[in-house]
Amino acid sequence: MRRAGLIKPLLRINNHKSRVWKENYATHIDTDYAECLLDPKEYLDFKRQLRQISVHPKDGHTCLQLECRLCERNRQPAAAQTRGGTAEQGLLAYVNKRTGAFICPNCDLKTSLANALAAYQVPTPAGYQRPPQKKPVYETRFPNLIDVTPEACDALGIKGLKESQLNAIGAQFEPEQNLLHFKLRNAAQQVVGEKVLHLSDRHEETFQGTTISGLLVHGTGNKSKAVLVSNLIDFIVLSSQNLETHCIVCLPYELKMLPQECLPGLERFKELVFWLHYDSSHNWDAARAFAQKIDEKRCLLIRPTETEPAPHLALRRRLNLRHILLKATPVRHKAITTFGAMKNDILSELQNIEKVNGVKWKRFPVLNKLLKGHRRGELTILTGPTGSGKTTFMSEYSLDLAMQGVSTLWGSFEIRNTRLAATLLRQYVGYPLDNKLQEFHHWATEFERMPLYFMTFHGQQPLKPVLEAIEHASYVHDVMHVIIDNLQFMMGVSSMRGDKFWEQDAIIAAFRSFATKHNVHVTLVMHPRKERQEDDLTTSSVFGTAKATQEADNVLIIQDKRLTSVRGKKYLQIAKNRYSGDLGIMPLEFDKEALSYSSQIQNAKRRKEKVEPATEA
Ligand SMILES: Nc1ncnc2c1ncn2[C@@H]1O[C@H](COP(=O)(O)OP(=O)(O)OP(=O)(O)O)[C@@H](O)[C@H]1O
Repeated sequence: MRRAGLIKPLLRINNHKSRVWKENYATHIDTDYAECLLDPKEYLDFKRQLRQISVHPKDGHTCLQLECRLCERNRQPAAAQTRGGTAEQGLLAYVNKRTGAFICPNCDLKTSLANALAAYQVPTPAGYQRPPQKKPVYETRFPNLIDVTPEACDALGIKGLKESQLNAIGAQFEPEQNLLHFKLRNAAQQVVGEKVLHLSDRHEETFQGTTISGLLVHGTGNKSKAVLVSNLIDFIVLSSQNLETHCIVCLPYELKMLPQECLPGLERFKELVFWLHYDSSHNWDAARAFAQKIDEKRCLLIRPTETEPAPHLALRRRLNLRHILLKATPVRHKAITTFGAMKNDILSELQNIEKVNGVKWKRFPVLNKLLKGHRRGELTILTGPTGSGKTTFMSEYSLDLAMQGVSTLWGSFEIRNTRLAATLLRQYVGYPLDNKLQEFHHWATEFERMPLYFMTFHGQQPLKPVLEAIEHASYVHDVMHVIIDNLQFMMGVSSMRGDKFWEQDAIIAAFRSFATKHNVHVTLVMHPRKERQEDDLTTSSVFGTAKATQEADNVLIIQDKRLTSVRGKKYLQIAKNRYSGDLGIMPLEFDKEALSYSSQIQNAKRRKEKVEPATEA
């Protein structure tokens, strides 16, 4: 299996309300699986092999569904398969059509296509070892569960809800911790995790075993439609409506991520309606991102407006839930559309303009004033003189967003990942740890929970493998922000003909279309042309032709006047801002201790020094 530029994942997935710490991807995982990219040739080989042994997989929405030949319990020799007949359907396995991941929910197995292939070859290759088998046995963290009590039901504050309804949808109550508990099941209906709702403050936690394939589904197996909700309150509200046509599915990690391991559990639905509660700016586009993952053709969306809010808000406002459900519209507009078809989209954006503006920086209020926020699907260019702090600034800029849940992938071709991660950690902590090593484990454990991923490419890289790795990461890890530092490292190695400006334009165009198509924010760090130090850099200072700054939505330039005048300052210039048009500058005072440009951190330090003047060394 060809390995992409392996994305070294931080294997902790933690969203602010739920903490899922997965030590590894699955019980039986071959070490290469984690970040393998599907090799189309291998995929075609696999399908050809299946045909040769008369195994006919079902081509599902996101996965091939086929009998698992790795399951002990499926030990029907190939001959037992009546040719074209309806041999007893064995236990199903799923091959993800985007990543090639081979997932069997019955024996909790996840491996690469290459490893699974051997189990389907006839005769079985000499020396082939069937992976160790075990049924997914999930040990609950809540042993003292009881039926939901009337008091617990009342604590939810959902008008008209009875505890019998909660018990009927699989809820249980944990009296000591005062929480409602739901089991998460995989595509084979095996319990693989649990999701709890703390009645005291309504926060949710998700716990899964070694796979992250669990979903919470209410409804009979014969329903081919489902409503996808993002939290347990909405799940309870809709499940208690007993909708005749739809199952209700609660996403396991709210709007933070939708693991590919969950996709087999959604294969049986022909129609999926996203009815989400957007509780923060960084997940405003979650439905569109998830729809791309689960096959947009079967996805409808209820766009949040005052008259069509999230289910629990609609119930509170006595709105007709069934009526709202009927108004769901396709996620993707057809090639040709009309204002009427977009009207609800526009109204929804106008009524949620703060979320549409994107994620606000906590460390750079001036950026919020000018750029309004950080939005998915945009292309940003950052340039500045050599050694001016582009990487350092982008490190803190991306850290600020990741701390708010923006899943981020770094492509650091210039400095090593370890040095970049050390810079990020220092900016996160606010001071160097080299003489406080006893604090390292604490901070590293905190830091690891952030959705930060690093490509393992280093030095000159052709465009193709980089784009493949980014595409894979945006699918598997729901990445929202990609940083390429810096673009010049992709020059001169691509198989493109033409001069270096033509080559750079082609690279810029590729990232532009990626950002738009996958709705991912791409930030390109670029060197400026060689210019005289005393001249201000401008948008035309960006290396290459004007295409880069024409294609970009935002152009940020670090100007360093300290080099050319006594009172010169260093500042960040917003030289282009397509979204709101505001241009301007943000002073960059550097705090060497924290490697930080944040005015918030500088002010906090000054306040602290006023209160506790630095003791004499
Ligand atoms: N404003 C500043 N004042 C002093 N030192 C700084 C400042 N900004 C960054 N540095 C330090 O300068 C060094 C270079 O910073 P950085 O690598 O971010 O610059 P760069 O613009 O990315 O460099 P290059 O052009 O090589 O990519 C780092 O050690 C960083 O800590």
